Amino acid sequence: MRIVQLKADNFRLFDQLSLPLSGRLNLFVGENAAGKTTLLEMIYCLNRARSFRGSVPTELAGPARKQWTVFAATEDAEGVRHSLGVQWTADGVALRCNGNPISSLELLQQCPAQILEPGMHRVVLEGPTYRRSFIDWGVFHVEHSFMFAWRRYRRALKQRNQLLRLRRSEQEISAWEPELAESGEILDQLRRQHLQSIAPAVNSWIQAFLGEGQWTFDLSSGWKSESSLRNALQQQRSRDIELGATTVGPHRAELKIRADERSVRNRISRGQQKLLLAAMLLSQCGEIGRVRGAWPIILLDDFTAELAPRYQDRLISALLDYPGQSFVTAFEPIPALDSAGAMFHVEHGKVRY
Ligand SMILES: Nc1ncnc2c1ncn2[C@@H]1O[C@H](COP(=O)(O)OP(=O)(O)OP(=O)(O)O)[C@@H](O)[C@H]1O
Repeated sequence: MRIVQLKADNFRLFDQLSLPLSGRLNLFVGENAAGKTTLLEMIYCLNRARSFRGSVPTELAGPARKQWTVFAATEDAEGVRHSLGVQWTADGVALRCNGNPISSLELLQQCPAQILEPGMHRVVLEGPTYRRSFIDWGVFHVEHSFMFAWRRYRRALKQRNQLLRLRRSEQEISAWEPELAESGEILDQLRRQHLQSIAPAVNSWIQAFLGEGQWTFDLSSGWKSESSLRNALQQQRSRDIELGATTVGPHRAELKIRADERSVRNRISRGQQKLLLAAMLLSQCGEIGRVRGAWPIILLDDFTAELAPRYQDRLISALLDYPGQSFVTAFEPIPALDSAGAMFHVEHGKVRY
């Protein structure tokens, strides 16, 4: 799915916006606080119905505080036109596709988008939650059954945790374990399949960007690999009762990223982190495109930050080769894009093109 026209009304510093877009690479150029990131935020909103900056919907409203709207005319792989709209009012956030109300899950599937922005360094530096959700984004778009397994798992986990906190009988607690184990094993399997499918591409992107080292990506399931999840839950039950929480399962999975057999956390530079994330993102998008026939939108905020010119060139040439649509922000025009993409000048909530 590509966005051919982006419209917004009272979204942060943009009063009214109507922008025709390129189906390939779009570059937003402007000074600090011009509104470049806000444009990426609009596109992200059309997929997730929220901002990636952690803002609540009220904070996204411009001076006319009562509402904001983002709207996109899109085109699917067959060239069929659709419309997507996200609107916030005092009644909440309303989502529409072709004029009809849709759920947030349906919106998520309509126009997949993923962002690479400065805050994403936490995927490498911080706890496993960020790596899990980064990977799960790809798994979800490749294999839609992931969401159903995830819902089953979350429900069973919630129930078991509640019983653990209330220190109910082992019989009651164990009643949720078959469901937890079955859905948990499915999640683990789908994550593993996805990682296995993208591993060659991740490594070849890393080599293309960084040109050095042996990188490995190992998923630890969240329970001991020699045991089934059902057995692990049973074995951990007394400890879980003591702690009041389920301590094994895919919600405790960890993706370990190593370069030359050592953990990359706190060991690779900011530029290397950015290129590592770009390699993972491009590989996931490639896999989604291959399986689904629809290439996710890539959003890349503050493109030049932390990258020396030759690394910028490598990343930009990867985006130029990307068959899907991408959006990049930068302070300056990028000469390599002159003939290949569309450039937009952003100035205090206005866009020139
Ligand atoms: N709800 C809002 N209403 C009006 N203006 C807002 C709102 N939220 C943020 N802004 C303004 O938007 C501007 C920031 O926009 P944005 O973050 O998109 O800029 P940017 O071009 O990405 O900047 P930088 O390159 O410095 O990251 C700030 O001037 C801020 O005051």
